Amino acid sequence: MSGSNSDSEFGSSELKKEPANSATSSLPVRPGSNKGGGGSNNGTSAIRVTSGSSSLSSSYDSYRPRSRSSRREGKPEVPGATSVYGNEAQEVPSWVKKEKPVDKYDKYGARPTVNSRVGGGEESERYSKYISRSSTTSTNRVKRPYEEEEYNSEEERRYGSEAPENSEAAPYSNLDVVNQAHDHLAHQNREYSTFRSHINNREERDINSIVRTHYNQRAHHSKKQLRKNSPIIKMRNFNNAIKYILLGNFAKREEGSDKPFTILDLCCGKGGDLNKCQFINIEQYIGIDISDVSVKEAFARYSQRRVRFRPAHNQAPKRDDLRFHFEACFATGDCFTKTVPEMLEPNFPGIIDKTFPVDTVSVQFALHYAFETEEKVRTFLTNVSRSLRPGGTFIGTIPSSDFIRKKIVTKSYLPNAGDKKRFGNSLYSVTFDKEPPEDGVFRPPFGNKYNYSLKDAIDDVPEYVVPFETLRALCEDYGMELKYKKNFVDIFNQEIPKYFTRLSKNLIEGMKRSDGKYGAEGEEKEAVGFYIGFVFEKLGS
Ligand SMILES: C[S@@+](CC[C@H](N)C(=O)[O-])C[C@H]1O[C@@H](n2cnc3c(N)ncnc32)[C@H](O)[C@@H]1O
Repeated sequence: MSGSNSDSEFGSSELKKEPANSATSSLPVRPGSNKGGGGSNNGTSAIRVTSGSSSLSSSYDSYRPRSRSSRREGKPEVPGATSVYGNEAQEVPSWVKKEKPVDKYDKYGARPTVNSRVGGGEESERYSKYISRSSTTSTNRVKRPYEEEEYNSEEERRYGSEAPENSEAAPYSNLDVVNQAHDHLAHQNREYSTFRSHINNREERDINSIVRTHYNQRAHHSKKQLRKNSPIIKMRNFNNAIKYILLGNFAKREEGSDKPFTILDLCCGKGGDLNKCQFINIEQYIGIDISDVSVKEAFARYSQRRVRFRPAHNQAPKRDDLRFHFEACFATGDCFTKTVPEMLEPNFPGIIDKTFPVDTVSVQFALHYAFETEEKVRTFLTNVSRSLRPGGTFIGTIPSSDFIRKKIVTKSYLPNAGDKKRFGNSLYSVTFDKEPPEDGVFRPPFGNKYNYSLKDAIDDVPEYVVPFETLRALCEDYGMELKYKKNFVDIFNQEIPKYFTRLSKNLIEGMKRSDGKYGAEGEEKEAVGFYIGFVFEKLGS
C-alpha cells in the first residue's frame, strides 16, 4: 500500500454537506492525467485570450492587469512594473502601444504562421543568462476572438479526430471548429474507450518526443470520451481534490499588495486546474505545456467558460457562475530547457515586465519528467524561482521517492515482468529501466528512469525518480525553502474536513467509497499513495 498514510478516511456522517461551490460545479475537472499526444516542434507557440473584440489592440488590453479587478478600480496602471526577469524586456511594453493589426493575425483560428529562429539570434541571446546553452526557438502566433457561444454540456463542444500515430501536430488547426455541431446524445451513449497510446519506435525517441506524442494523443482521445465513465474516475476526483487543497491552502495573493493575484501553471496540460484557479479567485493565469494539443484544449476550455458579457464601462463584472473571472494566456514550450521569457515574450511582448513576479508557480504531476538530467531540473527551478515574488509559493505534486524506496527495499515486485523489476497493481505500474539499488536510494539522483502506466491515463511513459532530498537541496540553492510535504492520502485525511463543504457535490460524491465514507480505497488507494504534494516558499523580501 501507499507510503505513509494513516487510515482514517473521512466519514460521511462527520460533516453536513452544503450545496456545491459554484466555482467548481460546472465543467468537469481532470485529475493528474491531463494528457495529449503527438507534438510539433521543440519551440514555443502561444494563445492569447482576448476580451471579446476582434481587434489586436483589445487583445493586448486583456492582459492589462491592474485595470480589471473591481478592488483595483480607479488605481492607475503601472506600465513599468519591476520584474525578476530583469531588464531584458522592453522598457515600454509593446502591448501598451496599440499597434495596428498586421496581416498575420487576420486568419483567426486557421493554421498559424510559424516563425523559426535558430539559436544565436537576437531573441535567444536576450535571455541567454537564464540558460546555459543557446536555444532554438520557434513561435506560433495565433489570435482568436473569444467565444460568445454557450454550450449545453461539456460534450457538446467537443471536436476533432484522433491524433494520428506519430502525429507531429498541426498546431491549433482545430480552433476554428470548436463550435461545430455535435450529437452529444449519441456521444453519451457511446461506450467508454480506455486510452492506449500508439507510439512507434519508442526506443529511438527522446523523452520529450515520447511525452509530447503521448499527451497529444491523450488530449485527442479524451475529447471523445465521457469523463465520468473513466475506470479511474474516483482517482481523478481524488487527485483533483488534493490539488484544490494544495492551491487553496498555499496559493495566496500578496498581503497588502494591489497587484493581481497571478498563477503560473508550468506543464499545465489541458487546463485541468483552471477550475481550481477560479476556486481560489485568482486574477491572472499563465499556462505553458510542451503538448500543443493539450494547450489548445486548455485554451478552448478557458474561452468557453470565460465571462460572457463584459460589464459596461466601470461596472463590476457580473458574477456569472459558469465563467472564469480571470485573464489567461497559454503557450507551448519546453519548461525544462527554455526560460519563461523565451517561451512567453515572443508571443506576449512585455508580459514579463507587466505580470511577473507571480504569486504562485504550480507544477502538477510533471516535475518527474525533468529529472532526466540535473541541467533540466536547474533550468526548471530557475524558471520557478525567478518567476516568484518573495513569499510566493512553488506548489507541486510528484511521485514519492519514499514510496518507491519502500517498494524496492521490501521487494514488493510483481511477477511476469521478465528480467525487469516492476511494482504496482491492476491500475498502475512502475517498471524500472535498470536494476534498482537494493537500498532504494538512487545515486546519482538524476536519470533514474522507470516506465509508468496508469489505466486510462498514462501508457508506459518514461519518468524519472525525484529523490525528494535532492529536490529540497536544489530548491534551497534557488532561494526556496520547504514549507510542506505530505503523501496524498495524508493530505486528504487531514484537510478534507475543511474542504468537504467547499468542493463541488460532483467531486465529493465522486470519491464515495464502498463503506459510505469518502476517500480512496483498495487498489486506488495504493495508486494515489504513490504521490506527494509539496510547497516551497521563495525567500527574500
Ligand atoms: C500528467 S500531465 C499533468 C497536467 C496538469 N499539470 C494537470 O495536473 O492536470 C503532465 C504534463 O506535463 C507536460 N510536460 C511534460 N514535459 C514537459 C516539458 N518539458 N515542458 C512542458 N510541459 C511538459 C505534459 O505535456 C503533460 O501535459
